[in-house]
Amino acid sequence: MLRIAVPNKGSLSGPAAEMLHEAGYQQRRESKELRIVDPENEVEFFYLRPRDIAIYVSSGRLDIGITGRDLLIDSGANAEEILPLGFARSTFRFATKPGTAGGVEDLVGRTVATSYEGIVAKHLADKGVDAAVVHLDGAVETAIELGVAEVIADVVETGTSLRNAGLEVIGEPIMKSEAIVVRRTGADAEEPKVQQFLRRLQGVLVARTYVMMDYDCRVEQLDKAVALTPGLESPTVSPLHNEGWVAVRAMVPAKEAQRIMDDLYAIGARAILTTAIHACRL
Ligand SMILES: Nc1ncnc2c1ncn2[C@@H]1O[C@H](COP(=O)(O)OP(=O)(O)OP(=O)(O)O)[C@@H](O)[C@H]1O
Ligand SMILES: O=P(O)(O)OC[C@H]1O[C@H](OP(=O)(O)OP(=O)(O)O)[C@H](O)[C@@H]1O
Ligand SMILES: [Mg+2]
Repeated sequence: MLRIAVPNKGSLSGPAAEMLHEAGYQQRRESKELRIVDPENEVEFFYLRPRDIAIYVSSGRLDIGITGRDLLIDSGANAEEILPLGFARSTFRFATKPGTAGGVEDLVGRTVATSYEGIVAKHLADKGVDAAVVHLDGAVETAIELGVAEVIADVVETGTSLRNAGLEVIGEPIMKSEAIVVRRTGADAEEPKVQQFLRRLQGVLVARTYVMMDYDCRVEQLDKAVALTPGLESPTVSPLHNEGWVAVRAMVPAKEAQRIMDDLYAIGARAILTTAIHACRL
């Protein structure tokens, strides 16, 4: 049975459960459940604190886990990213009161408050900046107002939390993060159960980002049409009863679907349809 760690709280928890559900796995019915078995899929899910997931996986007790890239790096655990999942996207940045500092080089001798000491200490060391780091569990934006630190380093998504605290980012982003699948560094990459799990999640990612497009076009326009809809491998082209016409079917990125439909129409394609993809194996 494959043993998988899933975030039990916070920003990662809801979207991770939703993705697993879309991939056909059973998920817990209430938020107090700590583990469930999905016998049909031969998987056991453990609901753990997101910060602890890379540590469990590195110990070898659990096969894989879903966590944030920033949490993996911060933990220093012996685990590696095997698949980015496209949700809980954020950047990790320094911020201060306006006018306090221009970049990381100005942080010498200052105190930085953060929940991600591992990332911050390493970044400061890489830049050769000697600054103190104080650990706080959360709501670090308030640390400056209350005199615990002059600088913070935290997750930034929309920037609303920083703005509300009267802070502004300084320097370049320290890192970009999103939800990821992790496993123990160097674990068997070909393990069939792990591969099947990854294929299911990849199927969800594709179903979320692509739509199926069907249209009819004249044979003379086929090359131009196929250039607009190359598909993942190559489009399916079938003859129509009306001579001189073909039906074309290809997957296209959902974000570009409307523009592609306009372009196909402009070269004479007709009966252009898009449909959602519910599940997929590439
Ligand atoms: N506002 C946000 N937008 C996108 N991703 C976020 C946001 N806040 C945290 N994350 C991401 O979620 C992960 C942190 O999860 P975690 O559950 O520890 O913190 P949280 O979502 O801040 O929850 P809490 O602080 O309530 O425990 C990190 O990968 C982080 O990048
Ligand atoms: O840029 P924004 O869209 O405002 O998002 C970033 C904020 O979201 C998270 O906080 P959370 O609500 O999880 O509280 P926490 O600080 O206690 O972790 C993070 O720690 C930032 O404070
Ligand atoms: Mg938080």
